[in-house]
Amino acid sequence: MLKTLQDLLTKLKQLVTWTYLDNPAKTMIEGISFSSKEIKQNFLFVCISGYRHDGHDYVNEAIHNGAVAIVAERPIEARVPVIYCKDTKQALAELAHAFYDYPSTRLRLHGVTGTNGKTTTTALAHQLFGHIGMSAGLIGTLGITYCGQKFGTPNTTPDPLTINRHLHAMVEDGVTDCLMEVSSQAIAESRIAELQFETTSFLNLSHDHLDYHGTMVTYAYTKAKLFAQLRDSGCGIVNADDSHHALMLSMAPSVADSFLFSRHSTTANLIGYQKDEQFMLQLGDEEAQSPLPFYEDYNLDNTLCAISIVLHTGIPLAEILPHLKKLTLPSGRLERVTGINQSVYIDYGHTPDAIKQVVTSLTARYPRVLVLLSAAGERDRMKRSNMMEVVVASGADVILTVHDPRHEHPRHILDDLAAGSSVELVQFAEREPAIRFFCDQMADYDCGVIFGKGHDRVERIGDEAVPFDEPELVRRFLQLPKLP
Ligand SMILES: CC(=O)N[C@H]1[C@@H](OP(=O)(O)OP(=O)(O)OC[C@H]2O[C@@H](n3ccc(=O)[nH]c3=O)[C@H](O)[C@@H]2O)O[C@H](CO)[C@@H](O)[C@@H]1O[C@H](C)C(=O)N[C@@H](C)C(=O)N[C@H](CCC(=O)O)C(=O)O
Ligand SMILES: Nc1ncnc2c1ncn2[C@@H]1O[C@H](COP(=O)(O)OP(=O)(O)OP(=O)(O)O)[C@@H](O)[C@H]1O
Repeated sequence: MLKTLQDLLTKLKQLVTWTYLDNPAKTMIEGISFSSKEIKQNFLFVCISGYRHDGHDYVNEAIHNGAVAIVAERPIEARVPVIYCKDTKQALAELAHAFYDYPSTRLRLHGVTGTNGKTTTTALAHQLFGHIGMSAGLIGTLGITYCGQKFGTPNTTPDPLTINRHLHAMVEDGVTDCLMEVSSQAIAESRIAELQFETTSFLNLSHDHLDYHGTMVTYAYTKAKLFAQLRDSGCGIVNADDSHHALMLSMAPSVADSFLFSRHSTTANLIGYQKDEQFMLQLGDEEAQSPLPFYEDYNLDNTLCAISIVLHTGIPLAEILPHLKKLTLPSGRLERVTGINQSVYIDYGHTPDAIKQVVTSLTARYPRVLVLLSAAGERDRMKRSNMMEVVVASGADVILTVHDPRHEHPRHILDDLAAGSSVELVQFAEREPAIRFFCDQMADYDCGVIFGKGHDRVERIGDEAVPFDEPELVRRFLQLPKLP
């Protein structure tokens, strides 16, 4: 990509002032970065003030590496032009969208938000598009996927340069639809600013990330802002069974369409529920049924949302129907450990509602369920005791441990979890011995579930990321003789 500095500056909506500009119409910008380490010759450096560092402190390094202009939000000394904006995170999103030729306007972008189920829903919609023969892309926790290529990302919703670079490549490769997980942090940090969505979907809202958003009201309002980025011709898709759905739709442009899916409401546009191992569907006057893709009600919510997204692109329900039975859950989402006789599941549940949904569905299917419950270090403390409470309420037996303690003391995490129970519990400050003990107990249970890590294959301890293969550990420990 190549743009003149002038081209890009005219796209900045919150431009305040600049120091001097040396013929911006002739200054060619070959790339943009917010990391001084990644700046190359003829790049534009955008200073972002982060949690650990402040990009404004790295301007000299950026210039040394080839930056020909700087975008900043506080006064800096530099021997290249400095462009001042009110908010450099917003500016970064504006620049990224313009630099990559507004790629969100050149395909159908489908944003999915909600406390739980984003990865699952986007993966299910991606599978449906694939089965139908359409070329779709996917951006989310499990990485970026399109046209047989896969790229890793550190975030659920990446930074705006990464998003727009891949959307541009998708357009070039003929991708028509892109599914994108949208986290509330990404909305708050303007990572998705400027993107135009063909559909925005809302799954549910429950306790999470209150360390970041402070209150549930702010958390809900932040998520709802996604709906303000719908195209006029777009559609806001919401789960009518979650009371926050009206807030989401209230933020959509008045000319945009709305579409409600539900397992309970009789007035929703798409209704789906399970009956005798069948998935019963009703779309207006049209009734249909398919073998049940999943037993869990929450996964039927995710499926209904995925169907709603595909329906919006003009694909009829009859064309979607034969593919529902082929759907599979993404890695680490109620994933049954293979190669063993016992029913042991690995699940990424890390919110009270996710854990409640999973444990409720397992206790309904299996008489004796054993839960290995854990919480991560340096993440929302307030939810830990609630996570414990929902397991206690389910009647399942529970062992406690931690995952990804980072710099937090495991004792601290365990105490927070244990506060949700009135009885003494078996607790392990390290995860591997906890899994060993859990496996030793499995002979007395019909089913076991290990919460926390899901697809993740590293443990974050201090500043280290240590390889950690949970399914492999389960297989190994279940084959060993029981500990004395
Ligand atoms: C807490 C948080 O949001 N951190 C994000 C943030 O990192 P940071 O604030 O630590 O960045 P920093 O290291 O302080 O650096 C600040 C600036 O200085 C620059 N810098 C720094 C050093 C240097 O030598 N030169 C230089 O230019 C950096 O490039 C950066 O622009 O900016 C990074 C780049 O965009 C993000 O990758 C990173 O997300 C981390 C990985 C993260 O985990 N974020 C969480 C909160 C998050 O976003 N989670 C949601 C999912 C939630 C869910 O669904 O459950 C998500 O969307 O992933
Ligand atoms: N619709 C749902 N409602 C409640 N819980 C759900 C739902 N879908 C999935 N879950 C639970 O949440 C866990 C994470 O699912 P998923 O990765 O799809 O959600 P997510 O919103 O992408 O989470 P994250 O943003 O943290 O990656 C699952 O392993 C399951 O425990």
